[in-house]
Amino acid sequence: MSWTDLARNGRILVVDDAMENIQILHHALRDEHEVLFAMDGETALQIALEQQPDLILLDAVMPGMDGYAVCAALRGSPRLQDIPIIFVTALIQPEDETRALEAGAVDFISKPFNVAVVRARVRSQLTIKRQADAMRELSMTDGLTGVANRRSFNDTVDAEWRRCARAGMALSLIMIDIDHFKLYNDHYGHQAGDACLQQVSAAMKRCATRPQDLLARYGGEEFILLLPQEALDGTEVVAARILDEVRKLALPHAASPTAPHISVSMGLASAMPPIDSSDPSTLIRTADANLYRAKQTGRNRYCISLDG
Ligand SMILES: Nc1nc2c(ncn2[C@@H]2O[C@H](COP(=O)(O)OP(=O)(O)OP(=O)(O)O)[C@@H](O)[C@H]2O)c(=O)[nH]1
Repeated sequence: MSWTDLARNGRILVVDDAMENIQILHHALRDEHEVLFAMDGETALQIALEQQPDLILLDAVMPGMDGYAVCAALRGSPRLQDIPIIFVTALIQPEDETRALEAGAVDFISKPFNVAVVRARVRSQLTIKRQADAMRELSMTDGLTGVANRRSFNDTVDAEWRRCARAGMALSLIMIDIDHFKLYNDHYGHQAGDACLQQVSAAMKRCATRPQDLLARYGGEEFILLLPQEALDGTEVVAARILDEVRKLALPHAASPTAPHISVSMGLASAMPPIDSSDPSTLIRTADANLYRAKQTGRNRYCISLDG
């Protein structure tokens, strides 16, 4: 089994202050999983942040930061809170088990280990995690185009707004609307309209490829592109690229009074930087107003303005 396959079967972080326990668990799990380990709580949190394991096997009793404290720290971190934790401990009183579950663990394994039980419990928690990940992904994605949906955009724009405000970095938006899309549907049919939305969204996605960039379907034929850490000049570059990429798709639109091919209109808005006490709604309204101006002044273009 290759390293990539192992990761696909789940990356597990084993946290225990006794090397002997780490070795037993490593031996039990290494054929099916990628196994990482840490011998104290602080290192465990660091590795969890860097490596994003799919599951953590956590010793309850450790010197310094114990398992319960690690569990609380994991549950309090937005980036780590969805990682399932199985407590592994020699403590066998029911109140120990209750305490672990109340701290946020999903399961509890007693020492000494029964290797078959460890494997089975790990497998079952990984399956639940995978299903939860798939559901989360699905609930954040637009079914037709595969780009983020409006809910995902709303969550992300709020978080990015605060992040950019704290860091004193710009944040920009491009609101994008396909020109005369009603006429396109009327002329070519709804199925062709759906295929057009897929091709145009894929083309736009190619125009903004930084990890923090987010293209979302905002409404029927309306999209929004979030560009954190991007000022107005960079946003204009992206908008020009979108005009070009959509033009290069050369999707015939015989009914369009604007161009013989599918085109888009865009409204740009930048906060340089956002103000923490405020929220992104004004910026979204500004981008929308600029999109309206782009429509009014001939379509197949973008309009700009600044906003705080
Ligand atoms: N095929 C398809 N059409 C959709 C979808 N969602 C919205 N639409 C259509 O998009 C069209 C949007 O029309 P309008 O809002 O009038 O805008 P427009 O025709 O693009 O005109 P302008 O924006 O002024 O250029 C409507 O006909 C909707 O039915 C979809 O998922 N698939």
